[in-house]
Amino acid sequence: MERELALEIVRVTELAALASAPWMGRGNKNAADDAATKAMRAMFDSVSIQGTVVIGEGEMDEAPMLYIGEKVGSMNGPEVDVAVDPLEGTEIVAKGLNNALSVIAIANQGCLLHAPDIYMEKLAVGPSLAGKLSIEDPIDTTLRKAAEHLHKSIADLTVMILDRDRHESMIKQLRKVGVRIKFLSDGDVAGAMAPAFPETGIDLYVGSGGAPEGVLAAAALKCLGGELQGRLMPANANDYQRCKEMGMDDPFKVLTMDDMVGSEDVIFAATGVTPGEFLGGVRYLPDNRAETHSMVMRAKTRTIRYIKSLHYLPNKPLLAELSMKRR
Ligand SMILES: O=P(O)(O)OC[C@H]1O[C@](O)(COP(=O)(O)O)[C@@H](O)[C@@H]1O
Repeated sequence: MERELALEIVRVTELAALASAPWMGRGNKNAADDAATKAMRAMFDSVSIQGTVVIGEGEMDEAPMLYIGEKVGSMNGPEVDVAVDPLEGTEIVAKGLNNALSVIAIANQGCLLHAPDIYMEKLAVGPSLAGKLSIEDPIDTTLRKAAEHLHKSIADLTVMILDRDRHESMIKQLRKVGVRIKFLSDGDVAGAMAPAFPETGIDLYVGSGGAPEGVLAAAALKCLGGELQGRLMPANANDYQRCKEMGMDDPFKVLTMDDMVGSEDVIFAATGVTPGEFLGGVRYLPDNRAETHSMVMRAKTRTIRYIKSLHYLPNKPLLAELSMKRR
């Protein structure tokens, strides 16, 4: 893929973030998601790819756009797999909380795992722990190994996990071992990426979240030099069958980075919708301007670009059509 594609992709996440941000704190997650999805879909038409959505808004019969299998792009560029989450953290935006992102990952055709929309158990780390831990170890062993590699005491480790009842037993174990826990309300793409940014103070991300979000986070961590190990959690025979139909011989197998993102030729872009651990959110400024904070990275070079853009809103008519007017 041409490196210029990285900048084309970030324009798409920017517009999706700008479309959903007016819904921040208005208690309407579907409207926020809908605006982001429509903006992202419309912007894709100008991106020079022949893309196929492999992670998107749902199956063709569930989602009107950005559904799995949909073709996106201007159809005059490389054939690529596209993973999107136009608004990762719909509830976050509805409630006006932190860590909502608009995200896209693109890789050569056939290189992104087609993950069903079920839970995935995750263990994510930054570059200093990449390759050093195993999701198959008991959590206390993992934490002990992490502390050793980071030359920290266990009490100084900070672990991030989604605040969910299903994590009760894991949280008890974390408390017993004595680490700090930083709870996440939603948005585990940002959560899994956080350990790759030393300024977050987060050493590990653990627990279960969406499988599609796992693949998006794996793409980001490939660019960041971190690691995500995953294990799908089919809850019943139907889930198990869906995994099989998506080409997984053993749906319970540990998924490595290469299983989820089978190429170094991957681009990841994210724009903050609300403020987060490593990206600012959309900010409205005087004179009809809005500021966005994005990052775009390629695994090949591992360059991380932060892009702060000042948008002049009257020149973005699509936004006026898609989102409610600011009051
Ligand atoms: O809320 P659950 O069922 O625990 O699911 C966790 C998943 O939901 C999210 O927190 C938010 O997902 P949405 O943006 O689709 O609302 C994901 O980041 C995470 O993977």
